Amino acid sequence: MKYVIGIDLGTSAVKLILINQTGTIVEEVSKSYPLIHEKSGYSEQEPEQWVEKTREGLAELVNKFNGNVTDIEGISYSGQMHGLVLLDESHSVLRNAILWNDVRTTAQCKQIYDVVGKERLLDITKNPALEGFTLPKILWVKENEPELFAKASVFLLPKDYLRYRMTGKIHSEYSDAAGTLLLNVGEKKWSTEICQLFELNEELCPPLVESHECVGTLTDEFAHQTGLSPETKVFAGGADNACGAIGAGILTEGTTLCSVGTSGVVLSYEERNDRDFAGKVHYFNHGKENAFYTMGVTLAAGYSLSWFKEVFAEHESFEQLLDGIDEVPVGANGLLFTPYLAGERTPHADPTIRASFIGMEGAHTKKDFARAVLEGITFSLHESIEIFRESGKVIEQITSIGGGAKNETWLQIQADIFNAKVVKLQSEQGPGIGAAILAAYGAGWSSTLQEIADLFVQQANVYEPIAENVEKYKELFSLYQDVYKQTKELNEGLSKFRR
Ligand SMILES: Nc1ncnc2c1ncn2[C@@H]1O[C@H](COP(=O)(O)OP(=O)(O)O)[C@@H](O)[C@H]1O
Ligand SMILES: O=C(CO)[C@@H](O)[C@H](O)COP(=O)(O)O
Repeated sequence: MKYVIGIDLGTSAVKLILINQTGTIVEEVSKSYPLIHEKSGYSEQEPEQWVEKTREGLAELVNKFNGNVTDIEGISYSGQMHGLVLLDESHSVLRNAILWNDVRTTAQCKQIYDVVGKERLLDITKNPALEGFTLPKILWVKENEPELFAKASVFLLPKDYLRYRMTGKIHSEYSDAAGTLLLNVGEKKWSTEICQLFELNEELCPPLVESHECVGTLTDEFAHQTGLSPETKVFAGGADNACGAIGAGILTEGTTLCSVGTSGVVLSYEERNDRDFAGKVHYFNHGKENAFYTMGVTLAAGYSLSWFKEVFAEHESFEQLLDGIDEVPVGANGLLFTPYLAGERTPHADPTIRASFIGMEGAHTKKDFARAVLEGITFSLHESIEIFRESGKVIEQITSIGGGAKNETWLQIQADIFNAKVVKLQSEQGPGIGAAILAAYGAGWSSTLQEIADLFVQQANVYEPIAENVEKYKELFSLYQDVYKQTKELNEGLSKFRR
Protein backbone atom coordinates (compact mmCIF):
# COMPACT_ATOMS: atom_id res chain seq x y z
CA MET A 1 0.00 0.00 0.00
CA LYS A 2 1.23 3.51 -0.86
CA TYR A 3 0.61 6.66 1.19
CA VAL A 4 0.82 10.44 0.95
CA ILE A 5 0.89 13.16 3.62
CA GLY A 6 -1.15 16.38 3.46
CA ILE A 7 0.10 19.24 5.66
CA ASP A 8 -2.40 22.02 6.34
CA LEU A 9 -0.57 24.99 7.82
CA GLY A 10 -3.60 26.77 9.29
CA THR A 11 -3.80 29.90 11.41
CA SER A 12 -4.67 28.11 14.63
CA ALA A 13 -2.72 24.88 14.08
CA VAL A 14 -0.84 22.69 11.65
CA LYS A 15 -2.94 19.64 10.76
CA LEU A 16 -1.26 16.56 9.30
CA ILE A 17 -3.00 13.65 7.64
CA LEU A 18 -1.63 10.40 6.25
CA ILE A 19 -3.85 8.95 3.51
CA ASN A 20 -3.53 5.62 1.75
CA GLN A 21 -4.19 4.75 -1.88
CA THR A 22 -7.85 3.95 -1.24
CA GLY A 23 -8.44 7.45 0.14
CA THR A 24 -8.66 6.34 3.79
CA ILE A 25 -7.17 8.67 6.41
CA VAL A 26 -4.83 6.37 8.35
CA GLU A 27 -3.40 8.85 10.88
CA GLU A 28 -4.11 12.46 11.89
CA VAL A 29 -2.10 14.80 14.10
CA SER A 30 -2.71 18.45 14.96
CA LYS A 31 -0.35 20.88 16.75
CA SER A 32 -1.46 24.39 17.63
CA TYR A 33 0.51 27.62 17.91
CA PRO A 34 -0.40 31.10 19.10
CA LEU A 35 -1.20 34.36 17.31
CA ILE A 36 0.69 37.46 18.39
CA HIS A 37 -1.48 40.63 18.58
CA GLU A 38 0.94 43.36 19.62
CA LYS A 39 -1.50 46.18 18.82
CA SER A 40 -5.10 46.51 17.66
CA GLY A 41 -5.22 45.28 14.05
CA TYR A 42 -1.83 43.54 14.22
CA SER A 43 -1.58 39.77 13.74
CA GLU A 44 1.72 37.92 13.54
CA GLN A 45 3.23 34.46 14.01
CA GLU A 46 6.76 33.15 14.42
CA PRO A 47 7.67 31.10 11.32
CA GLU A 48 9.95 28.95 13.48
CA GLN A 49 6.84 27.76 15.35
CA TRP A 50 5.34 26.45 12.10
CA VAL A 51 8.53 24.47 11.44
CA GLU A 52 8.87 23.15 15.00
CA LYS A 53 5.22 22.09 15.29
CA THR A 54 5.26 20.44 11.86
CA ARG A 55 8.44 18.58 12.76
CA GLU A 56 6.95 17.42 16.08
CA GLY A 57 3.67 16.45 14.41
CA LEU A 58 5.33 14.49 11.61
CA ALA A 59 7.52 12.61 14.10
CA GLU A 60 4.34 11.69 16.02
CA LEU A 61 2.56 10.66 12.81
CA VAL A 62 5.47 8.45 11.71
CA ASN A 63 5.69 6.95 15.18
CA LYS A 64 2.00 5.94 15.10
CA PHE A 65 2.29 4.55 11.54
CA ASN A 66 2.58 0.76 11.38
CA GLY A 67 3.77 0.49 7.78
CA ASN A 68 7.05 1.08 6.01
CA VAL A 69 8.03 4.79 5.75
CA THR A 70 9.43 4.28 2.25
CA ASP A 71 5.83 3.59 1.16
CA ILE A 72 5.00 7.24 1.98
CA GLU A 73 5.56 8.50 -1.54
CA GLY A 74 4.88 12.17 -1.27
CA ILE A 75 4.10 15.20 0.88
CA SER A 76 2.29 18.35 -0.11
CA TYR A 77 0.94 21.48 1.56
CA SER A 78 -2.03 23.69 2.09
CA GLY A 79 -1.26 27.03 3.70
CA GLN A 80 -2.91 30.07 5.27
CA MET A 81 -2.68 32.68 2.51
CA HIS A 82 -1.09 36.12 2.11
CA GLY A 83 1.28 36.04 5.15
CA LEU A 84 4.62 37.78 4.60
CA VAL A 85 7.83 35.95 5.53
CA LEU A 86 10.96 37.99 4.69
CA LEU A 87 14.32 36.25 4.32
CA ASP A 88 17.81 37.75 4.15
CA GLU A 89 20.67 36.68 1.82
CA SER A 90 21.42 33.62 3.96
CA HIS A 91 17.68 32.79 4.01
CA SER A 92 17.24 33.54 7.71
CA VAL A 93 13.90 35.01 8.79
CA LEU A 94 14.13 38.81 9.27
CA ARG A 95 11.00 39.39 11.41
CA ASN A 96 7.78 37.70 12.54
CA ALA A 97 5.41 36.81 9.70
CA ILE A 98 2.66 39.42 9.19
CA LEU A 99 -0.53 37.42 8.64
CA TRP A 100 -3.59 37.58 6.40
CA ASN A 101 -5.76 38.94 9.23
CA ASP A 102 -3.42 41.82 10.06
CA VAL A 103 -5.05 45.09 9.01
CA ARG A 104 -2.30 47.66 9.74
CA THR A 105 -1.82 48.48 6.05
CA THR A 106 -4.69 50.84 5.14
CA ALA A 107 -2.25 53.62 4.11
CA GLN A 108 -0.31 51.19 1.88
CA CYS A 109 -3.56 50.07 0.17
CA LYS A 110 -4.33 53.70 -0.63
CA GLN A 111 -0.77 54.11 -1.94
CA ILE A 112 -1.28 51.08 -4.23
CA TYR A 113 -4.42 52.66 -5.73
CA ASP A 114 -2.66 56.03 -6.11
CA VAL A 115 0.41 54.53 -7.80
CA VAL A 116 -1.08 51.68 -9.88
CA GLY A 117 -4.65 52.93 -10.34
CA LYS A 118 -7.68 50.85 -9.35
CA GLU A 119 -8.55 49.77 -12.90
CA ARG A 120 -4.99 48.79 -13.79
CA LEU A 121 -4.62 46.87 -10.52
CA LEU A 122 -7.78 44.91 -11.35
CA ASP A 123 -6.53 44.30 -14.91
CA ILE A 124 -3.28 42.79 -13.69
CA THR A 125 -4.10 41.12 -10.38
CA LYS A 126 -7.93 40.72 -10.72
CA ASN A 127 -8.21 41.85 -7.10
CA PRO A 128 -8.58 45.09 -5.13
CA ALA A 129 -5.97 46.39 -2.67
CA LEU A 130 -6.96 44.83 0.66
CA GLU A 131 -5.11 45.14 3.96
CA GLY A 132 -4.67 41.37 4.26
CA PHE A 133 -2.81 40.87 0.96
CA THR A 134 0.98 40.59 0.77
CA LEU A 135 2.07 43.63 -1.28
CA PRO A 136 0.68 46.15 1.26
CA LYS A 137 2.61 44.27 3.98
CA ILE A 138 5.84 44.48 1.94
CA LEU A 139 5.29 48.22 1.48
CA TRP A 140 4.57 48.61 5.22
CA VAL A 141 7.89 46.98 6.14
CA LYS A 142 9.72 49.01 3.46
CA GLU A 143 8.33 52.23 4.95
CA ASN A 144 8.38 51.43 8.66
CA GLU A 145 11.39 49.14 9.01
CA PRO A 146 13.69 50.36 6.18
CA GLU A 147 16.92 48.99 7.64
CA LEU A 148 15.44 45.54 8.02
CA PHE A 149 13.86 45.70 4.55
CA ALA A 150 17.22 46.60 2.99
CA LYS A 151 18.43 43.15 4.07
CA ALA A 152 15.52 41.26 2.40
CA SER A 153 16.52 39.02 -0.51
CA VAL A 154 13.27 37.09 -1.05
CA PHE A 155 9.74 36.92 0.39
CA LEU A 156 7.83 33.68 0.95
CA LEU A 157 4.26 32.77 1.83
CA PRO A 158 3.77 30.69 5.02
CA LYS A 159 3.60 27.17 3.57
CA ASP A 160 6.35 28.05 1.04
CA TYR A 161 8.62 28.91 3.97
CA LEU A 162 7.77 25.63 5.70
CA ARG A 163 8.50 23.73 2.47
CA TYR A 164 11.82 25.60 2.12
CA ARG A 165 12.81 24.44 5.60
CA MET A 166 11.91 20.84 4.73
CA THR A 167 13.64 20.75 1.32
CA GLY A 168 16.15 23.63 1.22
CA LYS A 169 14.46 24.80 -2.04
CA ILE A 170 12.84 28.22 -2.53
CA HIS A 171 9.62 28.33 -4.59
CA SER A 172 6.09 29.66 -4.65
CA GLU A 173 3.16 28.39 -6.72
CA TYR A 174 0.35 30.17 -8.54
CA SER A 175 -2.58 29.69 -6.13
CA ASP A 176 -0.77 31.36 -3.23
CA ALA A 177 1.10 33.88 -5.40
CA ALA A 178 -2.35 35.05 -6.60
CA GLY A 179 -3.02 36.48 -3.12
CA THR A 180 0.05 38.73 -3.09
CA LEU A 181 -1.16 41.49 -5.50
CA LEU A 182 2.15 41.00 -7.30
CA LEU A 183 1.00 38.27 -9.69
CA ASN A 184 -0.50 38.79 -13.10
CA VAL A 185 -3.24 36.25 -12.37
CA GLY A 186 -4.41 35.73 -15.97
CA GLU A 187 -0.90 35.40 -17.42
CA LYS A 188 0.56 33.46 -14.45
CA LYS A 189 3.73 35.52 -14.01
CA TRP A 190 5.04 38.06 -11.49
CA SER A 191 4.10 41.57 -12.58
CA THR A 192 7.23 43.45 -13.61
CA GLU A 193 5.06 46.56 -13.91
CA ILE A 194 3.93 46.48 -10.27
CA CYS A 195 7.44 45.63 -9.01
CA GLN A 196 8.87 48.57 -10.95
CA LEU A 197 6.18 51.00 -9.80
CA PHE A 198 7.14 50.28 -6.17
CA GLU A 199 10.89 49.99 -6.85
CA LEU A 200 10.89 46.37 -5.71
CA ASN A 201 13.63 44.14 -7.05
CA GLU A 202 11.78 41.37 -8.94
CA GLU A 203 14.19 38.87 -7.38
CA LEU A 204 12.28 39.42 -4.16
CA CYS A 205 9.61 37.23 -5.78
CA PRO A 206 10.35 33.47 -5.60
CA PRO A 207 10.34 31.20 -8.70
CA LEU A 208 6.85 29.89 -9.56
CA VAL A 209 5.79 26.27 -10.13
CA GLU A 210 2.47 24.40 -10.50
CA SER A 211 0.81 23.10 -7.29
CA HIS A 212 1.35 19.44 -8.22
CA GLU A 213 4.97 19.92 -9.28
CA CYS A 214 7.71 18.02 -7.46
CA VAL A 215 10.18 20.55 -6.02
CA GLY A 216 12.61 18.04 -4.49
CA THR A 217 12.91 15.63 -1.60
CA LEU A 218 13.27 16.08 2.18
CA THR A 219 16.63 17.23 3.50
CA ASP A 220 18.55 14.48 5.32
CA GLU A 221 18.27 16.52 8.53
CA PHE A 222 14.48 16.89 8.35
CA ALA A 223 14.03 13.24 7.37
CA HIS A 224 16.23 12.17 10.29
CA GLN A 225 14.33 14.39 12.77
CA THR A 226 10.92 13.04 11.75
CA GLY A 227 11.67 9.43 10.85
CA LEU A 228 10.55 9.99 7.24
CA SER A 229 12.60 8.70 4.32
CA PRO A 230 14.92 11.30 2.69
CA GLU A 231 13.59 9.95 -0.63
CA THR A 232 10.08 11.26 0.11
CA LYS A 233 9.04 13.51 -2.77
CA VAL A 234 7.81 16.99 -1.92
CA PHE A 235 5.16 18.67 -4.08
CA ALA A 236 4.51 22.43 -4.08
CA GLY A 237 0.93 22.43 -2.74
CA GLY A 238 -1.49 25.35 -2.71
CA ALA A 239 -3.27 28.14 -0.85
CA ASP A 240 -5.55 26.72 1.85
CA ASN A 241 -8.67 27.76 0.00
CA ALA A 242 -7.47 26.28 -3.30
CA CYS A 243 -6.61 23.05 -1.45
CA GLY A 244 -9.90 23.17 0.47
CA ALA A 245 -11.62 23.34 -2.92
CA ILE A 246 -9.64 20.37 -4.29
CA GLY A 247 -10.28 18.44 -1.07
CA ALA A 248 -14.02 19.06 -1.44
CA GLY A 249 -14.11 18.17 -5.14
CA ILE A 250 -14.69 21.78 -6.30
CA LEU A 251 -13.10 21.09 -9.68
CA THR A 252 -15.83 21.90 -12.20
CA GLU A 253 -18.00 24.89 -13.10
CA GLY A 254 -21.10 25.24 -10.88
CA THR A 255 -19.58 23.81 -7.69
CA THR A 256 -19.43 25.91 -4.50
CA LEU A 257 -17.61 25.59 -1.17
CA CYS A 258 -18.16 27.08 2.28
CA SER A 259 -15.20 26.78 4.61
CA VAL A 260 -15.22 27.88 8.24
CA GLY A 261 -11.69 27.88 9.64
CA THR A 262 -10.29 30.88 11.54
CA SER A 263 -11.55 32.87 8.57
CA GLY A 264 -14.58 31.84 6.56
CA VAL A 265 -14.87 31.68 2.80
CA VAL A 266 -17.44 31.02 0.15
CA LEU A 267 -15.72 29.91 -3.01
CA SER A 268 -16.92 29.13 -6.51
CA TYR A 269 -15.01 27.36 -9.32
CA GLU A 270 -14.18 29.37 -12.47
CA GLU A 271 -12.98 27.85 -15.73
CA ARG A 272 -12.12 31.25 -17.21
CA ASN A 273 -9.70 34.00 -16.31
CA ASP A 274 -11.75 36.87 -17.73
CA ARG A 275 -14.97 37.17 -15.68
CA ASP A 276 -15.55 40.61 -14.21
CA PHE A 277 -16.64 40.85 -10.57
CA ALA A 278 -15.25 44.42 -10.32
CA GLY A 279 -13.14 43.37 -7.34
CA LYS A 280 -16.21 42.62 -5.17
CA VAL A 281 -14.89 39.11 -4.56
CA HIS A 282 -11.36 37.70 -4.78
CA TYR A 283 -10.34 36.06 -8.09
CA PHE A 284 -7.46 33.63 -7.73
CA ASN A 285 -5.62 30.84 -9.57
CA HIS A 286 -6.78 27.37 -8.49
CA GLY A 287 -4.46 24.54 -7.45
CA LYS A 288 -5.76 22.73 -10.55
CA GLU A 289 -3.63 23.80 -13.51
CA ASN A 290 -5.02 26.75 -15.52
CA ALA A 291 -8.26 26.94 -13.53
CA PHE A 292 -9.48 29.74 -11.22
CA TYR A 293 -11.91 30.43 -8.39
CA THR A 294 -13.76 33.43 -7.00
CA MET A 295 -14.18 33.84 -3.28
CA GLY A 296 -15.69 36.06 -0.60
CA VAL A 297 -14.02 36.18 2.83
CA THR A 298 -15.29 36.69 6.38
CA LEU A 299 -12.19 37.61 8.36
CA ALA A 300 -13.35 36.36 11.76
CA ALA A 301 -15.56 33.32 11.13
CA GLY A 302 -14.34 30.43 13.33
CA TYR A 303 -12.30 33.06 15.13
CA SER A 304 -15.51 34.72 16.37
CA LEU A 305 -16.61 31.46 17.95
CA SER A 306 -13.20 30.68 19.43
CA TRP A 307 -12.98 34.27 20.76
CA PHE A 308 -16.42 33.88 22.36
CA LYS A 309 -15.41 30.56 23.91
CA GLU A 310 -12.11 31.93 25.23
CA VAL A 311 -13.66 35.02 26.81
CA PHE A 312 -16.97 33.62 28.11
CA ALA A 313 -16.54 29.84 28.38
CA GLU A 314 -12.80 29.28 28.73
CA HIS A 315 -13.10 25.85 30.33
CA GLU A 316 -15.75 24.45 28.00
CA SER A 317 -15.05 22.50 24.81
CA PHE A 318 -16.71 23.64 21.56
CA GLU A 319 -19.08 20.67 21.98
CA GLN A 320 -20.10 21.79 25.51
CA LEU A 321 -20.48 25.41 24.44
CA LEU A 322 -22.71 24.47 21.51
CA ASP A 323 -24.67 21.74 23.28
CA GLY A 324 -28.37 22.69 23.24
CA ILE A 325 -28.20 25.50 20.66
CA ASP A 326 -30.60 23.51 18.48
CA GLU A 327 -33.22 24.26 21.15
CA VAL A 328 -32.71 28.03 20.79
CA PRO A 329 -35.14 29.30 18.12
CA VAL A 330 -34.09 30.84 14.79
CA GLY A 331 -32.97 34.43 15.52
CA ALA A 332 -31.54 33.57 18.98
CA ASN A 333 -34.51 35.14 20.78
CA GLY A 334 -33.91 38.54 19.18
CA LEU A 335 -30.12 38.65 19.42
CA LEU A 336 -28.00 39.57 16.37
CA PHE A 337 -24.20 39.30 16.08
CA THR A 338 -21.94 40.79 13.41
CA PRO A 339 -18.55 39.01 13.26
CA TYR A 340 -16.33 42.04 12.66
CA LEU A 341 -13.82 41.31 15.44
CA ALA A 342 -10.91 42.01 13.10
CA GLY A 343 -12.58 44.35 10.60
CA GLU A 344 -14.12 42.80 7.48
CA ARG A 345 -13.34 41.91 3.86
CA THR A 346 -16.49 40.82 1.94
CA PRO A 347 -18.68 42.72 1.20
CA HIS A 348 -17.30 45.57 3.34
CA ALA A 349 -13.55 45.97 2.88
CA ASP A 350 -13.29 47.86 6.17
CA PRO A 351 -10.45 47.52 8.68
CA THR A 352 -12.11 49.89 11.21
CA ILE A 353 -15.49 48.20 11.68
CA ARG A 354 -15.83 46.05 14.81
CA ALA A 355 -18.29 43.39 15.97
CA SER A 356 -21.64 43.99 17.71
CA PHE A 357 -24.28 42.13 19.64
CA ILE A 358 -27.59 43.91 18.99
CA GLY A 359 -30.74 43.31 21.02
CA MET A 360 -29.30 42.00 24.30
CA GLU A 361 -31.79 41.67 27.15
CA GLY A 362 -31.75 40.29 30.67
CA ALA A 363 -33.46 37.05 29.66
CA HIS A 364 -30.70 36.05 27.21
CA THR A 365 -28.54 33.11 28.21
CA LYS A 366 -25.14 31.92 27.03
CA LYS A 367 -26.87 29.54 24.59
CA ASP A 368 -28.66 32.50 22.93
CA PHE A 369 -25.30 34.22 22.54
CA ALA A 370 -23.65 31.09 21.13
CA ARG A 371 -26.45 30.64 18.57
CA ALA A 372 -26.31 34.36 17.67
CA VAL A 373 -22.55 34.02 17.02
CA LEU A 374 -23.10 31.06 14.66
CA GLU A 375 -25.94 32.87 12.88
CA GLY A 376 -23.93 36.11 12.55
CA ILE A 377 -20.93 34.29 11.03
CA THR A 378 -23.26 32.53 8.59
CA PHE A 379 -25.03 35.79 7.62
CA SER A 380 -21.64 37.23 6.79
CA LEU A 381 -20.84 34.23 4.54
CA HIS A 382 -24.28 34.61 2.96
CA GLU A 383 -23.31 38.12 1.81
CA SER A 384 -20.77 36.44 -0.52
CA ILE A 385 -23.37 33.95 -1.77
CA GLU A 386 -25.65 36.89 -2.60
CA ILE A 387 -22.85 38.50 -4.67
CA PHE A 388 -22.39 35.24 -6.60
CA ARG A 389 -26.12 34.82 -7.16
CA GLU A 390 -26.44 38.45 -8.31
CA SER A 391 -23.67 37.74 -10.88
CA GLY A 392 -25.84 34.98 -12.36
CA LYS A 393 -24.37 31.93 -10.62
CA VAL A 394 -26.87 29.26 -9.65
CA ILE A 395 -26.04 27.98 -6.17
CA GLU A 396 -28.25 25.11 -5.07
CA GLN A 397 -25.69 22.95 -3.29
CA ILE A 398 -22.72 23.92 -1.14
CA THR A 399 -20.03 21.66 0.32
CA SER A 400 -19.14 22.73 3.86
CA ILE A 401 -15.69 22.09 5.37
CA GLY A 402 -13.37 23.40 8.11
CA GLY A 403 -13.66 23.27 11.90
CA GLY A 404 -17.15 24.81 11.67
CA ALA A 405 -18.47 21.79 9.75
CA LYS A 406 -18.07 19.66 12.90
CA ASN A 407 -21.36 20.94 14.32
CA GLU A 408 -24.64 19.53 12.93
CA THR A 409 -26.83 22.43 14.07
CA TRP A 410 -24.47 24.91 12.42
CA LEU A 411 -24.67 22.93 9.16
CA GLN A 412 -28.49 23.15 9.32
CA ILE A 413 -28.22 26.91 10.02
CA GLN A 414 -26.00 27.15 6.91
CA ALA A 415 -28.58 25.30 4.78
CA ASP A 416 -31.38 27.56 6.10
CA ILE A 417 -29.53 30.87 5.69
CA PHE A 418 -27.95 29.97 2.30
CA ASN A 419 -31.24 28.44 1.14
CA ALA A 420 -29.23 25.63 -0.45
CA LYS A 421 -28.44 21.97 0.23
CA VAL A 422 -25.35 21.74 2.44
CA VAL A 423 -23.12 18.69 2.02
CA LYS A 424 -20.92 17.53 4.89
CA LEU A 425 -17.92 15.37 3.98
CA GLN A 426 -16.61 12.44 6.02
CA SER A 427 -13.62 14.50 7.09
CA GLU A 428 -13.91 18.25 7.60
CA GLN A 429 -10.18 18.56 6.87
CA GLY A 430 -10.69 19.67 3.25
CA PRO A 431 -7.43 21.66 2.86
CA GLY A 432 -5.27 18.78 4.17
CA ILE A 433 -7.07 16.32 1.90
CA GLY A 434 -6.58 18.73 -1.02
CA ALA A 435 -2.84 18.83 -0.23
CA ALA A 436 -2.75 15.01 -0.11
CA ILE A 437 -4.60 14.85 -3.47
CA LEU A 438 -1.96 17.16 -4.99
CA ALA A 439 0.80 14.87 -3.66
CA ALA A 440 -0.96 11.76 -5.01
CA TYR A 441 -1.50 13.41 -8.41
CA GLY A 442 2.10 14.66 -8.48
CA ALA A 443 3.31 11.17 -7.59
CA GLY A 444 1.40 9.79 -10.59
CA TRP A 445 -1.34 7.83 -8.79
CA SER A 446 -3.74 8.92 -11.52
CA SER A 447 -3.75 11.00 -14.69
CA THR A 448 -6.28 13.60 -13.40
CA LEU A 449 -6.90 15.43 -10.13
CA GLN A 450 -10.59 14.67 -10.56
CA GLU A 451 -10.03 10.88 -10.46
CA ILE A 452 -8.13 11.13 -7.19
CA ALA A 453 -10.69 13.57 -5.75
CA ASP A 454 -13.48 11.11 -6.67
CA LEU A 455 -11.70 8.51 -4.57
CA PHE A 456 -10.62 10.72 -1.63
CA VAL A 457 -13.70 12.96 -1.23
CA GLN A 458 -16.50 11.13 0.54
CA GLN A 459 -19.91 12.63 1.42
CA ALA A 460 -21.22 11.98 4.92
CA ASN A 461 -24.49 13.85 5.12
CA VAL A 462 -26.76 16.34 3.34
CA TYR A 463 -28.67 19.13 5.14
CA GLU A 464 -31.78 20.35 3.27
CA PRO A 465 -33.06 23.91 3.84
CA ILE A 466 -36.23 24.01 5.98
CA ALA A 467 -38.72 26.36 4.27
CA GLU A 468 -40.06 27.93 7.48
CA ASN A 469 -36.53 28.74 8.71
CA VAL A 470 -35.49 30.07 5.29
CA GLU A 471 -38.28 32.67 5.46
CA LYS A 472 -37.38 33.77 9.01
CA TYR A 473 -33.70 34.05 8.10
CA LYS A 474 -34.52 36.21 5.05
CA GLU A 475 -36.07 38.77 7.39
CA LEU A 476 -33.23 38.52 9.91
CA PHE A 477 -30.59 38.83 7.13
CA SER A 478 -31.95 42.19 6.10
CA LEU A 479 -31.72 43.39 9.76
CA TYR A 480 -28.20 41.94 9.93
CA GLN A 481 -27.19 43.93 6.84
CA ASP A 482 -28.45 47.11 8.53
CA VAL A 483 -26.12 46.65 11.49
CA TYR A 484 -23.04 47.43 9.37
CA LYS A 485 -24.53 50.69 8.12
CA GLN A 486 -25.68 51.69 11.61
CA THR A 487 -22.41 50.88 13.39
CA LYS A 488 -19.85 52.08 10.83
CA GLU A 489 -19.68 55.66 12.12
CA LEU A 490 -19.83 54.57 15.75
CA ASN A 491 -16.78 52.39 15.20
CA GLU A 492 -14.88 55.16 13.46
CA GLY A 493 -15.47 57.29 16.56
CA LEU A 494 -14.37 54.48 18.86
CA SER A 495 -11.23 53.61 16.91
CA LYS A 496 -9.04 56.18 18.68
CA PHE A 497 -9.73 54.49 22.01
CA ARG A 498 -8.39 51.14 20.78
CA ARG A 499 -5.08 49.62 21.84
N1 LIG B 1 -16.69 21.13 17.56
C1 LIG B 1 -16.75 22.29 16.89
N2 LIG B 1 -17.94 22.81 16.55
C2 LIG B 1 -18.03 23.97 15.86
N3 LIG B 1 -16.96 24.70 15.49
C3 LIG B 1 -15.76 24.23 15.80
C4 LIG B 1 -15.57 23.01 16.52
N4 LIG B 1 -14.24 22.82 16.67
C5 LIG B 1 -13.63 23.88 16.07
N5 LIG B 1 -14.54 24.73 15.56
C6 LIG B 1 -14.29 25.99 14.83
O1 LIG B 1 -13.30 25.73 13.85
C7 LIG B 1 -12.28 26.73 13.88
C8 LIG B 1 -10.95 26.10 13.48
O2 LIG B 1 -11.10 25.52 12.21
P1 LIG B 1 -9.85 25.04 11.35
O3 LIG B 1 -10.42 24.63 10.03
O4 LIG B 1 -9.11 24.03 12.14
O5 LIG B 1 -9.03 26.43 11.29
P2 LIG B 1 -7.63 26.93 10.69
O6 LIG B 1 -7.41 26.19 9.39
O7 LIG B 1 -7.83 28.40 10.51
O8 LIG B 1 -6.55 26.65 11.70
C9 LIG B 1 -12.29 27.26 15.31
O9 LIG B 1 -11.93 28.62 15.32
C10 LIG B 1 -13.74 27.05 15.77
O10 LIG B 1 -14.48 28.21 15.60
O1 LIG C 1 -7.08 35.37 3.91
C1 LIG C 1 -7.63 34.33 3.61
C2 LIG C 1 -8.13 34.11 2.23
O2 LIG C 1 -8.00 35.22 1.39
C3 LIG C 1 -7.80 33.26 4.64
O3 LIG C 1 -8.72 32.30 4.25
C4 LIG C 1 -6.48 32.63 4.99
O4 LIG C 1 -6.07 31.84 3.89
C5 LIG C 1 -6.51 31.87 6.31
O5 LIG C 1 -7.28 30.74 6.33
P1 LIG C 1 -7.70 29.86 7.62
O6 LIG C 1 -6.51 29.72 8.50
O7 LIG C 1 -8.82 30.55 8.25
O8 LIG C 1 -8.13 28.55 7.01
